[in-house]
Amino acid sequence: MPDATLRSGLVTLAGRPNVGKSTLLNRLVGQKISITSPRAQTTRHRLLGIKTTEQHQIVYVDTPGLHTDNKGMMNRQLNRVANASLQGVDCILLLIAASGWTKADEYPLQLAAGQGIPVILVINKLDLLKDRSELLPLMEMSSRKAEFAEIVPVSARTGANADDLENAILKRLPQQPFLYPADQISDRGERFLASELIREQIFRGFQQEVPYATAVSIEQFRRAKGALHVEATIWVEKEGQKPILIGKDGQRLKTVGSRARLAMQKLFGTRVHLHLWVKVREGWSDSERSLRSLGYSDET
Ligand SMILES: Nc1nc2c(ncn2[C@@H]2O[C@H](COP(=O)(O)OP(=O)(O)OP(=O)(O)O)[C@@H](O)[C@H]2O)c(=O)[nH]1
Repeated sequence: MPDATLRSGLVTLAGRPNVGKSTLLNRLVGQKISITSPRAQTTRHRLLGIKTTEQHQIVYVDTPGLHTDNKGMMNRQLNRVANASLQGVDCILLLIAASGWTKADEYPLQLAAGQGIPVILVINKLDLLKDRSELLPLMEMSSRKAEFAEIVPVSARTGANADDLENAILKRLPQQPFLYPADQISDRGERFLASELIREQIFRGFQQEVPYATAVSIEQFRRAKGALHVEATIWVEKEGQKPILIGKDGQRLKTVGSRARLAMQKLFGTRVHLHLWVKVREGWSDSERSLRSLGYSDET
């Protein structure tokens, strides 16, 4: 007989680019699953982060930031993924920053509020608010914008109020058996997570267009002699981006590699050997075939 005391469900994190969705997902799950960077649109995939306790299982859905710029096949694809992730879930977390509503928050609000699903407004980056007295007027003003199930201020970075948020979410989960095995923390395999950790370092380490012109594919991923051996290709769009990524005497690529390697060791709990190559695939972000082969088109 199914256990009637169990609750589980799907919870989508939605919001404009850079508002802190991936940081919050990692905080709520208690593990680094989704990569983060100070740059908008770091997240390109739909990704599940699963938090299981004895009685509850919350399946968080991280999505690319919703934005109104629909130019370019990559942008359209990111919006499609984010859009589809708002449907058929039990609860939506709509994130804004504590600095207040911006124009870029309106589109995600419109989409989230139009689903007929409870929306919890999460006011993130509370730690950046110098004057806490600004919070109450922001919450009042927000409550007039839409019918939110709850409004919860948090800091994804410090973890402040993360427990309150979890409690607000738990109230909205249906009574049903767990959706995933209790020990599973993501729907993505280790190869995918490895490629994301490399992409994260590129987003953190490079300026301007280079991160957006980059994709990563894993060529080899095997365990041998007590270590994990990973070989990966970093794809760029133009010949001229290659030397930028590699740097003088290969120094910049080395930095990407050693930081990604350390992050992998932490995530996988084992020694990692990482080899990186940089190759050119012209116009990959605007070619449907290339997007598909790099894993960007199969997840809506
Ligand atoms: N100070 C502060 N910074 C935060 C907080 N949450 C996230 N950030 C920072 O905001 C930036 C963006 O965070 P992400 O989690 O990558 O944002 P995202 O919404 O997933 O971004 P996209 O990939 O564009 O969708 C990073 O530099 C984070 O460290 C917070 O609570 N406080």
